[in-house]
Amino acid sequence: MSDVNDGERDQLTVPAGVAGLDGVMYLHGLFPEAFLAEIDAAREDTPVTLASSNMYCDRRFLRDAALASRVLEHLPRELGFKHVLSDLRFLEYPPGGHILTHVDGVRRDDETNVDSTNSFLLFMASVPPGEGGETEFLAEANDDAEVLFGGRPVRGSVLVFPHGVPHRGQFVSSHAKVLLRGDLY
Ligand SMILES: O=C(O)CCC(=O)C(=O)O
Ligand SMILES: [Fe+2]
Repeated sequence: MSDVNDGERDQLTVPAGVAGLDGVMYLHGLFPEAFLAEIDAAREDTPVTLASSNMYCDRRFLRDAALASRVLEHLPRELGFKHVLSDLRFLEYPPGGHILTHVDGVRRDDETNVDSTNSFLLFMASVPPGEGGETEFLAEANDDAEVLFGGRPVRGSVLVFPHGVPHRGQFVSSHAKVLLRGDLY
């Protein structure tokens, strides 16, 4: 990433050696455009559901074991993940959209009866620097806590993190933030 300045690189690289960021990864360039286009098509085929109360965002839920296992195939094998749960959802934040600080819940996979350990956010749209929409990881699960890392959405880049790391989605301005969210172990 030699063509980006330091401030922009800071939003693409998880700082090393920060205890609160153990296990948080922001991975780039793993998902080829042809696969992303297929995921876009799946999104368009999935109906929108109302958002929950802690967020301002449209959601589309799908259960797609084939798509889940293809997401897994694109993650580096050495990370050791074995399974992406088939329950997936698209999140689409309109201008002003956001999600408040929270930790993610563990989900039991109903095929394997194994609990998920990590969440992933695969960004389907890029948000330019300075336009909001970062996924921020915080030292504690409250909105006043220190922000340890803010990942700027880049199409095809994926955040993977342990469910228990507090995080939020910053307010989106005029650039829509669109992502595929799922759970894995
Ligand atoms: O949109 C984001 O940046 C975070 C989404 C999130 O935390 C979630 O769906 O659990
Ligand atoms: Fe979350």
